[in-house]
Amino acid sequence: MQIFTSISCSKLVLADWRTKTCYNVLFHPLRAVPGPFLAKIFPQYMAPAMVGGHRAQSLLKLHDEYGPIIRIGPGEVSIGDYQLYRKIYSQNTTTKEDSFYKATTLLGHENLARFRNKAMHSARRKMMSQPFSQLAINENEALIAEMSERLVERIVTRSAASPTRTADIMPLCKLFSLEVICKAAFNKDISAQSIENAVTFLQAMEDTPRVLIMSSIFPFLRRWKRLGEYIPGLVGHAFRQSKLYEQFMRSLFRDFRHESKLDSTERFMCTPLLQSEDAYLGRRLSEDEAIEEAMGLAFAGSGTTSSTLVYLFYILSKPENRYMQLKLREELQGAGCKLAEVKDLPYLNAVIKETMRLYPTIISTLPRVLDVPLESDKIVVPAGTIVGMQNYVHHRSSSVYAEPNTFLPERWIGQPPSSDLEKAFTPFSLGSRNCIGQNLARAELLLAASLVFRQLDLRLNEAMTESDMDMEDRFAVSPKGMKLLLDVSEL
Ligand code: HEM
Repeated sequence: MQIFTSISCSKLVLADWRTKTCYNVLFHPLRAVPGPFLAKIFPQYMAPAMVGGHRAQSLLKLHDEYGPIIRIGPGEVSIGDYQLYRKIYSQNTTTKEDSFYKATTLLGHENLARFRNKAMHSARRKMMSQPFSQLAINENEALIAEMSERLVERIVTRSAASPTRTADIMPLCKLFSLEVICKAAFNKDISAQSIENAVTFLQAMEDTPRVLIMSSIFPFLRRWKRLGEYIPGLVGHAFRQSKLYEQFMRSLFRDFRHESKLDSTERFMCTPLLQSEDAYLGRRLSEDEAIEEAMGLAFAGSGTTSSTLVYLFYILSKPENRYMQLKLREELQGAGCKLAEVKDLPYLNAVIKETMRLYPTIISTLPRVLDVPLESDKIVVPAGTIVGMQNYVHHRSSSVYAEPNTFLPERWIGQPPSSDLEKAFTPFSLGSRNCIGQNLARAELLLAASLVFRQLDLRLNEAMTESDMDMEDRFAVSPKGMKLLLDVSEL
């Protein structure tokens, strides 16, 4: 009897699957959108590429094969045409896709990057925006300059300890951006106690996303987080690291609250989290809500800038790009060291832009749900569809960038903002959900890169291979080899 029931159930499931498949292939509103056949049937079509860390690269290949608008799941479409970027990332056209951004919350509260409710997002963004303004970043110039000097000193010290004067620059870049964000957000020198303290913090922060991924696969872990800490092995380790990260952030926040009473300036990112009223909520944030925001800022603000710096140092240290490093140094030697003196240097800006074009730190899809239909040529993508674009794809479009896979800073020189090159360049995204930290990020890149190349000559160590620097798509980019060995000479 039991066997017959199981057989009947299996038959029903199969029949249901067949009906769904038939609908998805023949009758679904996206049936006319080109794409691989299996993507019409399986929602997990892109999952193997995602797990393998090459989702963006796979999407580029699919766009090359099927065109600018492609179906990559029964209800999901990928867009590769930069001209649609502004429309897709406008608040009038789309809303953030829930299941993806849910993973960015650590304490179960909303944060700036996660909000789906547009009025709530707009109120929080307004409340938080002052310390991200160019004016506030200018006031924080000294702290970014100080951390840049530390970066140079550390590169020198590390390389001096090696017989070949070789240093792994990657952990030093990570430390640099962590120190900047901790100082700019909490007015705290995270390395003052000891470098080990900062490294422990960094490691805890880097391990935390694993918990977010596991909690999105097994949602019960989100509710019983403490349970995860007792699981043995790597899984439990990730949970313990996430707890440590939370403890670090709570202690940074409480110290800041204690000390901010003595400081009435509004240049630290945590000041509005403590003092301002969220107009949507009609009140200040609770401690946990504020810490949720602060944790999001530390995440968003550290790995992003450091991976951009890593790729910038890498690409200019390659033997074939030697002339670029020399050209940049020559430009820097003719200029002062202040932010105002380097911010408009043409070659420095061209190098930074070309690094962000070829190695965009947010390499992956920013998923949205269409609130209204999207019309383009002969294709209408209906409301409710998940759509997304990825910098990796349109930044490598051969119709916009000649020799798209080659690092050519010169391509940016003299380009007006209205040029296709500039319009297709979206490392910080566009619209009301663009990067709130871009002024800080630019200041970090300008000051750190200019100081390093003014004082140090960098050459790629011969132990480094091309594949060490292959970009893994983990939403943010991550070099596969997890190291950048450079031979360093002081100038
Ligand atoms: C090179 C460095 C950086 C790049 C390329 C970058 C890129 C981006 C991109 C593409 C987004 C949109 C994400 C989405 O729609 O899901 C974003 C959002 C965001 N970024 Fe950055 N970012 C950088 C540095 C920073 C820094 C230094 C901070 C500062 C703390 C920061 C804080 C944020 C926040 C809070 C959001 C969410 C904004 C919102 O939804 O209103 N980022 N960033």
